[in-house]
Amino acid sequence: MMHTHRVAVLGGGSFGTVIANLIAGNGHRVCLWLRNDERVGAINRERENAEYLPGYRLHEKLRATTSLEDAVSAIDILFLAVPSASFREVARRLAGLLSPDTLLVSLTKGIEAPGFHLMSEILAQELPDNPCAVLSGPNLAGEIAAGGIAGAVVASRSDAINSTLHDLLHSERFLIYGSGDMYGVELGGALKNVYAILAGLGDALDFGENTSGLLLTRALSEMSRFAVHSGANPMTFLGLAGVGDLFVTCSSPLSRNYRIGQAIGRGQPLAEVLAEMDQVAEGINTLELLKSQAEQRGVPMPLVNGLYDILHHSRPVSELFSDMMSREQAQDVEFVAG
Ligand SMILES: NC(=O)C1=CN([C@@H]2O[C@H](COP(=O)(O)OP(=O)(O)OC[C@H]3O[C@@H](n4cnc5c(N)ncnc54)[C@H](OP(=O)(O)O)[C@@H]3O)[C@@H](O)[C@H]2O)C=CC1
Ligand SMILES: O=C(CO)COP(=O)(O)O
Repeated sequence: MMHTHRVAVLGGGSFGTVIANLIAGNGHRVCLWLRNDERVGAINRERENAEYLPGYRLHEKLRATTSLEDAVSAIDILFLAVPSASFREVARRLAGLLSPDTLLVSLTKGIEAPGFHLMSEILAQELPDNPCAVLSGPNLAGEIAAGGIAGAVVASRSDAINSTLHDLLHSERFLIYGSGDMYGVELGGALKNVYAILAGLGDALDFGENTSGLLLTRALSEMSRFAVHSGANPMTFLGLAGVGDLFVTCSSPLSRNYRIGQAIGRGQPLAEVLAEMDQVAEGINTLELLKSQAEQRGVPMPLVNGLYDILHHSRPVSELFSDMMSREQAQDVEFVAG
């Protein structure tokens, strides 16, 4: 007989809603926590989160609430799907509300400033008694909501946790793989957002397929180099949380980060693009953090530096390749042939 769990998902945006609904569809009771009263009422009444995923039918086992206490009462697994900028604030509010057995799972693909903290590190700092895991992979929320098949990696320090999460999430349309490289899996999800901006920019400027292939390969090399230098397993970057997610976000207008790049490539100023975004795109903040962290750690990242200069110092895109193509950089091939 299937073991049923009591689950809460914090953050009722596009990804939190999709994950909550997949779990409810697998037969578990799920409480989705949002901060907007009207939206909670509409979700419970209409079975739809119309602001984020119009037309996506929500399962009867999913209910929404604005009360954090209510959401997390008597649960054994808790997912966090709020943007990285709000992650610590939300994690702090959980202190004293959870049993130490409650498993925490981050869905967030970002990095906290200052300190360059990943979300699992924030959880370990704020809720040190609870076990934690992360989920990452090529998972555009809109496509999963439309019924597309997708796969993701769950990563933690324990096979038993990975196996619990596999059983909770796995279905015919959502394939779950396990990894012990929590840091690498989490870092892959955060870093690829930066390169998705670059790919969107290239799309707006009609880069050819060869150029896109060059950029994607160099991006994979660059992000793997940074991650491995920081202790991640290089093999992680050949999997779903590495090249899988990089590929999808660098090719799809469904990605918010890709769309930011497209808009900038069409000449829209960055501040205006950001002001128009009604959903989170983590890549802009990550870019800034990554650039300074790579400098501190002595990791060469010509694409990150090039994109930063384009966005923040109005450097022409045509100069992007000059650093990357310099003789030293072209010979600097450590993890991915390119
Ligand atoms: N969308 C996707 O395809 C995927 C997204 N992710 C990652 O998931 C994370 C969340 O993204 P996503 O769901 O897409 O983002 P959205 O912008 O769609 O939603 C963010 C949600 O977080 C809520 N929120 C923000 N700040 C707070 C806060 N302080 N307290 C409570 N709730 C808050 C927002 O509430 P409100 O509506 O009230 O503003 C909103 O419901 C990001 O790190 C993203 O990179 C990962 C995989 C796929
Ligand atoms: O992480 C994602 C897909 O895997 C979503 O990317 P965006 O945040 O750019 O929409």
